[in-house]
Amino acid sequence: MSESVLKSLSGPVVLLGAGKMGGAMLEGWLKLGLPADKAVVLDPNLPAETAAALAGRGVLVNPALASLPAPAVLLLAVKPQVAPEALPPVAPLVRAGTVVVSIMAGRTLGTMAGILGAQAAIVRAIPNTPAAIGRGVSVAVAGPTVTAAQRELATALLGAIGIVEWIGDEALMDAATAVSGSGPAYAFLLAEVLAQAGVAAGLPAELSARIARATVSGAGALMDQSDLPAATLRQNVTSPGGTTAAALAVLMDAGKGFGPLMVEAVAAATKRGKELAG
Ligand SMILES: NC(=O)c1ccc[n+]([C@@H]2O[C@H](COP(=O)([O-])OP(=O)(O)OC[C@H]3O[C@@H](n4cnc5c(N)ncnc54)[C@H](OP(=O)(O)O)[C@@H]3O)[C@@H](O)[C@H]2O)c1
Ligand code: PRO
Repeated sequence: MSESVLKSLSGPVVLLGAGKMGGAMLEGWLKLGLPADKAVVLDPNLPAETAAALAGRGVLVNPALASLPAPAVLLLAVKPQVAPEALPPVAPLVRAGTVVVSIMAGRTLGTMAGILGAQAAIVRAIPNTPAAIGRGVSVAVAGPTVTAAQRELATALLGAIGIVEWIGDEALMDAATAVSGSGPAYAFLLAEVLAQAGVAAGLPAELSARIARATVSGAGALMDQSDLPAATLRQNVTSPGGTTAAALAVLMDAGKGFGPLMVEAVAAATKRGKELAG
């Protein structure tokens, strides 16, 4: 479904901000069949070699805005902090039929409608970086003017880079951002600190880094391929009275273990999302 939608768009996909997340999404779409000549990148500070590589593949890079046909999709992938300067220049691109997909953390549908116009069809979404390998998670909420067909288009676009979860209540977006948007960083941090803990326990640093990284990614892959709940997979590692049980007694401490620490971390990220709303 995604593939045919991407090949039959009524106009270009315009990407505002071709950084880590926007760039990963564009790559996913190009891989899935978005014709390169239907992709437009607007990013004034793009490194020359990145711009040349995109242009070499047929992507239109930083064209004059007035020369562009009505976009089918405008993806807002700049940092939330630069939205007040970055969005007004692209507001004239938004026509009837254009679906605006914002992936900016914190920035609300209301704020974006205030800049792009009350009639703009805006989807606010939070993807995550495993999108780069088609394994992203996107949580999305549609603004009041988004039609069923536009929502389907947004589903296809976000579905091209992973799974999509629609929510009806925008107030949940900051918490979703804290869990799935930021979540990959928590998993990578786990690999980092596990490696450091291995060194503290006497392992050579490079060996510790290799086995910690492979363990975190292997556990993720096992969870991916299993139907068992995460708790059961954890229990399957935990021999009664064994080594894992000793470690988990520390990590699952009700007062200072992983659980309360993660609650605190997700609350901090959620709070920051609300601050970024502006
Ligand atoms: N990274 C993630 O995991 C993730 C996940 C979900 C959502 N997001 C959201 O995605 C957005 C981008 O995040 P990111 O991590 O991809 O950041 P990033 O790598 O910094 O990408 C933003 C890009 O926008 C460019 N830019 C700055 N001002 C611009 C302007 N006026 N017009 C066009 N482009 C401009 C930046 O250039 P300079 O570097 O020169 O400023 C950069 O290339 C943020 O709003 C973030 O909340 C990110
Ligand atoms: N990266 C963005 C941030 O750190 C949004 C979620 C992941 O703000």
